[in-house]
Amino acid sequence: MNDMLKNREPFDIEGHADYGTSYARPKQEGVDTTHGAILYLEDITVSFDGFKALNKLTLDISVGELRCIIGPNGAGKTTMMDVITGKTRPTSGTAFFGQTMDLTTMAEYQIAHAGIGRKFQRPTVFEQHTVFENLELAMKMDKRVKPTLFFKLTSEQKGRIDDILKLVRLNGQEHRLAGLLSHGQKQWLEIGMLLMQEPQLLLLDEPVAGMSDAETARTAELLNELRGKHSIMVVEHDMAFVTEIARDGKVTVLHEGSVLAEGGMQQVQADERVIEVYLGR
Ligand SMILES: Nc1ncnc2c1ncn2[C@@H]1O[C@H](COP(=O)(O)OP(=O)(O)OP(=O)(O)O)[C@@H](O)[C@H]1O
Repeated sequence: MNDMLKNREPFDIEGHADYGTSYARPKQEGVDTTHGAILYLEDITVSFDGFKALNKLTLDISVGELRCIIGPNGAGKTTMMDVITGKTRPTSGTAFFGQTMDLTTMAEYQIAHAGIGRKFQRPTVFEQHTVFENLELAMKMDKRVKPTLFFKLTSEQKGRIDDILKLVRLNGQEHRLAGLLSHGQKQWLEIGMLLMQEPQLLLLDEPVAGMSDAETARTAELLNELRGKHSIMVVEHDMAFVTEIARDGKVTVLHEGSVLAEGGMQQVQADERVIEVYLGR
């Protein structure tokens, strides 16, 4: 991917112009998941000047599922997340959040508000604020919490922050400036900020890129703790990590904008077509 495309990610910490995209403003009610799925993509095509970044992509995610998406560079993984979050409009196809929300007709902020939280590859935390303040700010961005000039946390809200601090392995670090955290810790903080807003669907783009082995292992633990409590889609290149978090769940392999294979990790790893395109044999 060229640099211009890589720069699609928002990482302007001071400006935070991309709030609506990187942080969900969820609403617990409203997502109709009566048929068990939280996300349906059907025949999604995205053409860029005739080039199909997505080509009739069909995929669905069940409520509470942790789905890993793998695929070689340029397979369409980022474009797929862009379609889900309203950043890119598909040329054709349907994308539904639950039974009733047509994502192709919703603005990015509406999708975020409806409960789809996205974490981009680079951490976008408020570096000049403490870890605790970052989580507090994330809570204030939640539309359900009425923002006032004299906003004061209730003990319940403090308790929620404490729970998230423990979950993302940052308890004891709450008074540190976020800018002083390691890369891995910043990633965890950002996941914590998303969780503060209780998204219905969490999209994580290469969460362990640039992490140390120890940080990667802890991130796998963290995602395994989130399993079942949230619906999560993880795009990742690190196969050891994917094996660790996929467990008995499904892994989807994208190639040239379509699903090439789907199934358990062992099954897709043994698939000749996957070996050919993904491992470059
Ligand atoms: N805005 C755009 N204009 C033109 N082509 C694009 C645009 N965005 C993506 N593409 C192309 O679409 C294809 C899919 O890109 P995408 O970034 O979705 O792949 P990816 O699977 O996320 O790759 P990587 O693993 O390298 O991040 C690539 O060939 C890319 O160059």
